[in-house]
Amino acid sequence: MARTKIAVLISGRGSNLQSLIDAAAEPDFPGEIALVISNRPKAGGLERASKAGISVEVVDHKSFETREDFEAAINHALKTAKVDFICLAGFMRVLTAGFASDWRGRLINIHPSLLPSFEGLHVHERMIQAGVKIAGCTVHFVSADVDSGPIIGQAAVPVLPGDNEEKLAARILEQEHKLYPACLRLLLENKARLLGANVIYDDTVVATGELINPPTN
Ligand SMILES: Nc1nc2c(c(=O)[nH]1)N[C@@H](CN(C=O)c1ccc(C(=O)N[C@@H](CCC(=O)O)C(=O)O)cc1)CN2
Ligand SMILES: NCC(=O)N[C@@H]1O[C@H](COP(=O)([O-])[O-])[C@@H](O)[C@H]1O
Repeated sequence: MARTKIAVLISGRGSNLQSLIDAAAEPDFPGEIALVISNRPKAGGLERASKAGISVEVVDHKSFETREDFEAAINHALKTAKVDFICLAGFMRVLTAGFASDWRGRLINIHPSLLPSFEGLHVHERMIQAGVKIAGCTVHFVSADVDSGPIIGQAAVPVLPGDNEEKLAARILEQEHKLYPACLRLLLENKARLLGANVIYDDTVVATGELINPPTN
């Protein structure tokens, strides 16, 4: 069966990209990473993709007058690579409602908090300042409103005494690297899917408890 062609959009070092690359290398993974796009020419994740033999494109948002023109260039690269599904992985540009609508149900993101808490940026710093005791990460569908799309999976992480934002970010990142591939696999295997504003799951998923902190293999 043909594997789903996936594009991963990045802006930085690409550790979540690397976890997706590693997952897609598993023989039974239902998708292949066909393209990595970065809006920043010096993103470290571009090197990770190249080392894995994955096509890369830089679509620098600063080269475009409008978000729509920027996204048209992204869509051109996606169409050329015959991409069916998009994973945002540290991609730091807000996408327009039009793009989110065009890719509805095929566009997901990972965020380093338990949404809907701590939407937006500077998340780790804000969680430390707020004194939260449980943090975590969320994989969600991307909608027009940032960090507000239907939630696919989450993983909880303790905030420990003496934590600073770097220590907390590292602990959450460990779970991100497990959660993102697990959620992507559920979607590509059609064990989880978007239905209206909700994510519904196969009975097998509910039975095995994959919904909460999906398998950490
Ligand atoms: N329409 C949507 N776009 C994006 C979503 C989303 O859910 N809906 N998720 C974000 C990822 N993200 C947080 O998880 C996020 C990334 C960037 C920003 C932001 O304010 N970006 C600024 C520029 C910042 C920079 O270049 O350093 C901007 O775009 O003007 C907010 C949230 C990805 N997009
Ligand atoms: N609002 C989006 C956001 O904050 N995303 C976060 O950026 C980091 C990217 O790291 P990576 O480049 O090593 O994957 C990750 O922690 C991801 O959750």
